[in-house]
Amino acid sequence: MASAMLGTVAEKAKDLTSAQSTKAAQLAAVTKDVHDDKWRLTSDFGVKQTNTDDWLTVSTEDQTGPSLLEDHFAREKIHRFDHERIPERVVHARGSGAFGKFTLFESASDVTSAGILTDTSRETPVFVRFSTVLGSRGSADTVRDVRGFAVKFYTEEGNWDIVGNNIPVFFIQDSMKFPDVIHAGKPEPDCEMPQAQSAHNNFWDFQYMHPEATHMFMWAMSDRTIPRSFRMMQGFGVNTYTLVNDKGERSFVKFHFTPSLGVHSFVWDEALKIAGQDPDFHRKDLWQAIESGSYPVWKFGVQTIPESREHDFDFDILDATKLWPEELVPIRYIGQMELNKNPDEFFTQTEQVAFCTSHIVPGIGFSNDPLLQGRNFSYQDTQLSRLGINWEELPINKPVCPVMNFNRDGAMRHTITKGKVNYWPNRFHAAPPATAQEGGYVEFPEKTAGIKARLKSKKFREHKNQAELFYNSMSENEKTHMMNAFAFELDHCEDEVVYKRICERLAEIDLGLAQSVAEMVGGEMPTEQLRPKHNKKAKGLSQTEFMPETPTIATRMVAILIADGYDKVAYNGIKAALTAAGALPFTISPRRNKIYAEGEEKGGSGGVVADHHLEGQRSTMYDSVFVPGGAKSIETLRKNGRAVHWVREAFGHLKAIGATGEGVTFVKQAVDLPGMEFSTAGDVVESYGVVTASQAQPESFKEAVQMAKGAKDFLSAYLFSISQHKNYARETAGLNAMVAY
Ligand code: HEM
Repeated sequence: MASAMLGTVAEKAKDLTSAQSTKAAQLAAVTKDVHDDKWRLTSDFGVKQTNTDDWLTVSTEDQTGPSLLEDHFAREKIHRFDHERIPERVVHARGSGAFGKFTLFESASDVTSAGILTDTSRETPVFVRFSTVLGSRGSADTVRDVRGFAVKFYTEEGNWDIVGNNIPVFFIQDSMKFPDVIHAGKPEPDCEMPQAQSAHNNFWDFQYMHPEATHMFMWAMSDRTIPRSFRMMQGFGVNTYTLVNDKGERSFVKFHFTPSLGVHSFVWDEALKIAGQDPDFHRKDLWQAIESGSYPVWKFGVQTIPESREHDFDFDILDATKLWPEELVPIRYIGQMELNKNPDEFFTQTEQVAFCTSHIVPGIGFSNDPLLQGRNFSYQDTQLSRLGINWEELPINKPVCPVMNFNRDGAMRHTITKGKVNYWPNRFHAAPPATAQEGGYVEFPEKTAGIKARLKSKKFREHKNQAELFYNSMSENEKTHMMNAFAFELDHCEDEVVYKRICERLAEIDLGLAQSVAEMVGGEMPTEQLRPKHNKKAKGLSQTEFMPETPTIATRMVAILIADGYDKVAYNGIKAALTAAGALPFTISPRRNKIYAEGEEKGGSGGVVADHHLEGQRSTMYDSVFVPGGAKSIETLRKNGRAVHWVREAFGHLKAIGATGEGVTFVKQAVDLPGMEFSTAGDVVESYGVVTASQAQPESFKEAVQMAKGAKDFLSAYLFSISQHKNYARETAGLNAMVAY
């Protein structure tokens, strides 16, 4: 076991590039492997221990006497355990991290002098942490919430952190409101309920009382807040930063990460169920993808606006509740990020990693975005209570470039700095500041004037235009999901004032939406559009625009339902085809034991061992379900309500379903709805993402996989359906609403 694990570590190391190795070597210097045979248990002060099970007592064979305080080994063990916990993050407490690399394929030297954004020969190691916002460390992954997308770039000029989210805008314009928005979203103060949910009175009360949140709460009620995977989310820096080039010219900038696997979400029922069935779903998904070598990749892009055009827009470009529509400011993709190594230890890496928006490198600067300015204070500050003053010496946070200064001492200082002086200027000229030519950071000489006041520019006072822009840009299915999300959330608000007011606010955005929500949650029905609509749309807001460039089923999990007597040809054929296309097939049967194919003798040498039994896992854990034929297998499955439910639930969750041979009759029986069509003879029928072939032959599974829309052969049609992630036409036709799941 141990040597197998060490093998994996060695294999993983192979994938690291030389740039990543710099950080890896730094970490290796402080890493010990518990599986090394040389180890014997020792105390913290290094003395080998003979017993770590029994506290020293004054006892005889017949009488157990008192425990002795003198047992330092026992006291040390308990004492260390008592102090294992550190405060969890005040927000974004639940998260998962991974190592990777950033590469640049186009220099952005026209806008910045930053090495990481201009030197295309470089590879920069990164550590990324994805998170939910509201829940505590032990809460579920698939709750409805914004996801954090924090990237630490270990650049040659120091650490650069983009502490972003999977949504490009935020609830507030001014960081001073952050404690309020978070208090309102976190469990209510008297009862500490609900956990990791925005579906409660206080959250929605604040959303109404604070109109600048309108745009963000529209995003929060969209599919963005129930992502299928961290690997299938966009990342946004959200705040407006600046870039400065060699000529000293400044641009405003927003940062984007776009996943190569497309942007995909669960449907709400699925997310709700997984929160109970597998609270670690996203963590596991990321971990397993990296372990299996399917490294997630994001394109990295920038939107830039030259300083001279700062005031050319009808919104303030420093306002974090606004995005920069791509029609006005196109995204320029210049690099990519790949995650290719899981952490070795959760606590010392994923838990102790600490991001700061204030971590920038030469060529990158801040803007006067008032949310960013406050964040720049908050992150540094919060690390002190979470990790202590020397947190930047922790291996995961340590830059790969040299660090030298006269910041000294403090709890848990590790570095030993030799020398006679600890101040500057000093008579030895020891450790002088760097010049600009030596790479020293030089602040941009921004000209600024104004009056001291608690004030922002007047464009900050408009809050609804982009909320409507976002809603208008959704597909009809996405609009339906938003309506349902509001209806769910407001149903959990018992205070009538709260849900009535939100329906009123929605009537400022879209009367139809407001009315549909009001009809579901009760209260007065809004009768007029409370703000004139502009009816504009923008590109890049609907998730439907982010399908992978070529259809792919890589890393998709497919359940194959079989019982004794299954059709071996179809089973082996589909398994091979899925594996060849990079998907992960799993065999699900009534028992996790050997299952025998048609013609195989029970207890004989044949048979396959199922990965899970029907009660151990649910359809929610898979992207698709396939049912091969085999008369006896189907007869068994047909009598099993759970097996029928697997198909109905996958259908309800808009997943691709495939069936061949007798499997077709089983699927037909489960979801025989008006308008659904199934194969009856030698034909392949695709109907709302359900692909059936009654008379599948061995060659049905041998054809080259094209994954094409309207394909006539079984494999191409079925694999294409999986690649589409969800069949929204099924929802439009109202079919999923007709099955019980
Ligand atoms: C643009 C809006 C914001 C975004 C995109 C954002 C994003 C994030 C992310 C991704 C994390 C988790 C970092 C990690 O994985 O360790 C985080 C944590 C945190 N954020 Fe924000 N945040 C925003 C606004 C704010 C504001 C306005 C404040 C305070 C004024 C704030 C304070 C914090 C704090 C204190 C933490 C915990 C940090 C830690 O303990 O390591 N955030 N934020």
